[in-house]
Amino acid sequence: MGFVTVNAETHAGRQTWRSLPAAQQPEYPDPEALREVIADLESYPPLVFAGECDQLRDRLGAVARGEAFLLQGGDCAEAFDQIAADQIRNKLKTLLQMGAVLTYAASVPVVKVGRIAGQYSKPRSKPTETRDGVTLPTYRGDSVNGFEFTEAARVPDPERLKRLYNASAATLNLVRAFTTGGYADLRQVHAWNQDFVRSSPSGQRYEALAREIDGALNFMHACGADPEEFKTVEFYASHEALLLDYESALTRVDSRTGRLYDVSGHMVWIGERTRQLDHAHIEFASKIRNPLGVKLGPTTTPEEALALIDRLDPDREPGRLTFITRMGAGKVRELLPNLVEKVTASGAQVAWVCDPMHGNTFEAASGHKTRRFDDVLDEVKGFFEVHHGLGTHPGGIHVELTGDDVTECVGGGDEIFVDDLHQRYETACDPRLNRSQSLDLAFLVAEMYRGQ
Ligand SMILES: O=C[C@H](O)[C@H](O)COP(=O)(O)O
Ligand SMILES: C=C(OP(=O)(O)O)C(=O)O
Repeated sequence: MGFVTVNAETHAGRQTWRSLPAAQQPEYPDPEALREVIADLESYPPLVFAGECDQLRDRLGAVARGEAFLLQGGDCAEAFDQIAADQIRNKLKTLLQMGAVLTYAASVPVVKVGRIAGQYSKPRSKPTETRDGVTLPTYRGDSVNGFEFTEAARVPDPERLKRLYNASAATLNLVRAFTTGGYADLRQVHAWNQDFVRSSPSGQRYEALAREIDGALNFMHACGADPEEFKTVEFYASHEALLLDYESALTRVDSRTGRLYDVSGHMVWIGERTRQLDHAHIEFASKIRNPLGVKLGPTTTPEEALALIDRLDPDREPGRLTFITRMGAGKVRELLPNLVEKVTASGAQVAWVCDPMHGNTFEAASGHKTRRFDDVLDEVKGFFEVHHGLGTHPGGIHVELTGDDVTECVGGGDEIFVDDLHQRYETACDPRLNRSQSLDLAFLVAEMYRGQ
């Protein structure tokens, strides 16, 4: 199975978005330089294969049918200087630990998808940033420009798209090694969770759940069970399909089916700022076979949600479309029910996933963007309450997190206070849950799942 060279018709299919308005695109100073980079990218090998994307779509179909749970998490924005092995390992380790807890508590498969190996571009609320009277283009992620507040760094550079590709390839390579080479063994992951329960201030509240998992694993061991499924784990890569020049350069025809796949990652999503129905991002997404996510914020109407389904999932294929709702803790209980009711009444089977981060951001007095762990948790609680009330499936969570002990979000078991934020605030854009907060969230969501 592979990808065939692109014929004229297919090339056209990959480019129809170019005739439509495309929000959040970099303004490159030299169009010819961009064209040369695109030509190079079009010659590079795929980062993922179509068959893997199809497998993920099948897994997400189980989520849409209420038979599985999606755990999607990782950096707000990956950075070229943050792909050291230990940084990748810590992120993966945290997601695996969260997945193990959720699998046991929910008693359904947990589909693990990283915001990883491609999440290097960011939509921004403002095109410029001003500091001390100096105004420069805003930072849009390492794949576009530099984080440093200098004129030179902030100029969009198309060569960064090649670094995006290479950093994604290197990260994906290591993730594949970790997840298939024994590092992800379930028994090892459980041992990490036991360490967390023993060492974290809130650990004792999870001791009962950790003990139950321990008992289940010991029972399996006593029966002589040593299944292959314990030793490796399915893990997928996802990112926001924001830079359409990059995504279309990595869109290839699958030789098995003749269909187009964006082989920059297994799953891509369209963000809240670029999901306009008659704009380029939705047009691009409608042309590719990958499983898709779409972020839905508090202004989303049921009519928009239904129109997005018609555009992106005309064949009503469970697993093709995931709605990632990011309403805000104070709005989710009021705004989500109408959306879910109208979409469910239409007969469409989408996967519903909660992003409890993007509706809960605020600026601390120190100037740091941050989020309260309690708000994050409350939005997930509201998401579960809404679906439980409607008899629909709370299909998953989509979390900005890191496996490192950063101080970016306040609260959590290892209480972080607003005055602590400066201590280890490392995110390039939005504040992430740190390792302890992420595991806290997993155990608390597990309790929600069991309580429903
Ligand atoms: O992650 C989402 C957006 O890129 C981010 O929230 C935008 O941040 P801004 O409002 O500081 O531009
Ligand atoms: C930009 C993001 O979110 P949203 O589009 O929901 O603001 C994101 O998830 O990185």
